[in-house]
Amino acid sequence: MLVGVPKEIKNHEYRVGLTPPSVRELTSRGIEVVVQQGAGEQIGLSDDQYTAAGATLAGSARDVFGRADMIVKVKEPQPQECAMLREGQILYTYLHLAPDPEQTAALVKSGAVCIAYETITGPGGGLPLLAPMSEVAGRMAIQAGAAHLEKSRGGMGLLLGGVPGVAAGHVVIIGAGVVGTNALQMAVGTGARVTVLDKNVDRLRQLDLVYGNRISTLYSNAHAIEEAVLDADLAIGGVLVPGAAAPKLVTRDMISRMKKGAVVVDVAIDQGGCFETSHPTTHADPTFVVDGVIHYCVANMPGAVARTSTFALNNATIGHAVALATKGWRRALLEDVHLRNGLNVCQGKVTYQAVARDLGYDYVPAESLLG
Ligand SMILES: NC(=O)C1=CN([C@@H]2O[C@H](COP(=O)(O)OP(=O)(O)OC[C@H]3O[C@@H](n4cnc5c(N)ncnc54)[C@H](O)[C@@H]3O)[C@@H](O)[C@H]2O)C=CC1
Ligand SMILES: CC(=O)C(=O)O
Ligand SMILES: [Mg+2]
Repeated sequence: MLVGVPKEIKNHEYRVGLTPPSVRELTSRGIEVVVQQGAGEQIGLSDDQYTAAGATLAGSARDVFGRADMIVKVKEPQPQECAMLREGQILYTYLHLAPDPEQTAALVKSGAVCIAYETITGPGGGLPLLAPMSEVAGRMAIQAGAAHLEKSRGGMGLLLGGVPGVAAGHVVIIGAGVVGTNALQMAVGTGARVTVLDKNVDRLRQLDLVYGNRISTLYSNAHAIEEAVLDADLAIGGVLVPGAAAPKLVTRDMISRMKKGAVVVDVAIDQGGCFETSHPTTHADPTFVVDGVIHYCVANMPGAVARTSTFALNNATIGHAVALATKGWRRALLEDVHLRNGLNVCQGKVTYQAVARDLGYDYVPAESLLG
């Protein structure tokens, strides 16, 4: 088995699929690893560190894709990467297929075995390979939002925490999962007034126990969302229905009635976004304005703090990478239902129900392809 790590090519994406310590986890088990030259250099991971960990170097992405049996990446493959995938090759990375019909069609056409980090489940519940990046993005959502509330960035000119004698800003967080909880932690730290909404009342109960009357919790429905966002200075979208396109919870009409110069940070944009007015942006040009409201919709927020993010991601991905590389995909998926839940596309079939439903493909259960 040869594991290949190409350099990421998405805009301002400096994360890398495997760190040198992760490479060592593989090479010490007899797995060969090839890394594209310079893949980690932007975050201080040199080619020398990779070769010291037992990897060989390749001069181009084409070389990595052409030779490797399994590709380990961070972001969804871009069109030129999809074109390099082949029948039976394993692709292990974030995919976010439900809002992305072009990528889905390209992966189906490739015949590759495509395992999405974001739908792999954990024995304790949750999505353990999404969680570390959601921690990063949730924390970043407050700093990105606070920065764009400044006048020079187009915002209304508001300091989230206020000062003595002047009221604090109001942060509204929709979705109280990993993104929401991490945003909440940072928002409370700034001194802002915070409202959190979720459909899961148990989740709101847990937050209430931790933060008491320092925050307001609201059951998420159209009425509560409307009231909260109309009063918000900063609104964060962190909802998720695993694997599916995000529900559009904040309508264009609500946006048009928000305060002028307010900011929305749609973290859920990688699943299509939960604000009707959102579309994906990049770190190079992160915002746009609709009806006087600044929209920050960067689909790879953790890429901005790529060193922290790469190590946090590798902590979560390396276990399954070792299983796939040492057992092969069929046995690894057969033996582990949680890893199997990550299989989204396999040899031309869509094997994740929500993706098949949202994009109009026949759903083929993973089990039926493993026997
Ligand atoms: N833009 C970026 O760079 C990044 C985006 N993300 C995305 O952020 C999103 C959230 O991820 P996590 O927090 O890890 O998910 P999570 O599963 O931990 O939390 C999602 C929460 O949304 C809630 N929810 C579902 N429907 C709702 C509704 N109608 N109203 C209110 N709440 C609702 C769920 O009950 C759950 O508590 C995902 O789409 C994820 O892919 C994550 C990391 C980076
Ligand atoms: C989860 C995701 O989309 C990211 O880390 O970029
Ligand atoms: Mg995409």
